[in-house]
Amino acid sequence: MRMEAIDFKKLLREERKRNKNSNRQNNNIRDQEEIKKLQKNDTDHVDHGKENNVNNWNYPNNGFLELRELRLRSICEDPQSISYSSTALHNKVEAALTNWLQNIPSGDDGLGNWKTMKHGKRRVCMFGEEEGQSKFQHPQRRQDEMTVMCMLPPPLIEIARELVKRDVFPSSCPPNHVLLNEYQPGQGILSHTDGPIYDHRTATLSLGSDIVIEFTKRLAADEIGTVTETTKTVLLESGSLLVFQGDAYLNYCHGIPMDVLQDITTDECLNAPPHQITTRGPRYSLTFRHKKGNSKYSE
Ligand SMILES: O=C(O)CCC(=O)C(=O)O
Ligand SMILES: [Fe+2]
Repeated sequence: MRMEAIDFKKLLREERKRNKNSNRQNNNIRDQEEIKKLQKNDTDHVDHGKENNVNNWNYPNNGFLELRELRLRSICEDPQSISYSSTALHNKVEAALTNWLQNIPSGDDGLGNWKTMKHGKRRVCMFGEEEGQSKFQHPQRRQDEMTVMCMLPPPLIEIARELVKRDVFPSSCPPNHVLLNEYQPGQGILSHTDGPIYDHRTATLSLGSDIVIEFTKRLAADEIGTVTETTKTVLLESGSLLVFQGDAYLNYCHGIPMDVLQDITTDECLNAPPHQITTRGPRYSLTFRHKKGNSKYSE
């Protein structure tokens, strides 16, 4: 029988090749594990960032924020109780607030994070939603995470206090809920009422671009089709405060037209002459309300 000669060199080469492949495979596995670890750390990092971003209010005076002298003036007889101040925010407060708003992280529930609305595409973020608490009472949720979601964060609590100090809200019903809206040019909000879950008073600060808001009288069922809706408009300037309550809150809808890149004031405008043209840019609104049943400042 003829024995085949063993090619040791070939065996050695194959052995080396196998080792190399196996090393490569092990390295690949290690790489994957490392990446996973990094991703986990990254996610942790982002999560911490979420909390830090919202609480990150680098404002002098220990964060204390002051509104300007309000000079809120009533701008309408019918509906009564729409008041407006064009200069509620100091420029430096407006800049610091804009920076704070821009650093709020995106999220999917809008509770302490920016959620994109399906229809209007604008982004919204809420603070002071106590329903959110049940979600954060989950044992795995940390106390500080609950805190971020359930209390008003630093700049908003300062504004809420200022609004009470300036008699915009009574101290018995201070603002304990804030809805933030972020609009890109062309985005708006459908005509709506703010509803019965809040006290009948709304205070909205505007930042960024000017925009026109419309107030339209709500019609009774038998008036629909027979009575023309009355619309009044208000030019919301950057740094302004709009307050409406009572009749304007209960009996009028308010909204900002969508798909509009330029607002032109008309005779119906309560605080600016007609034919004033404003080109829309990015805008933020901060709407303060007292949600019935919420604790005072949610403190
Ligand atoms: O952006 C605005 O000025 C209005 C916001 C508003 O009506 C709301 O959030 O309910
Ligand atoms: Fe509203």
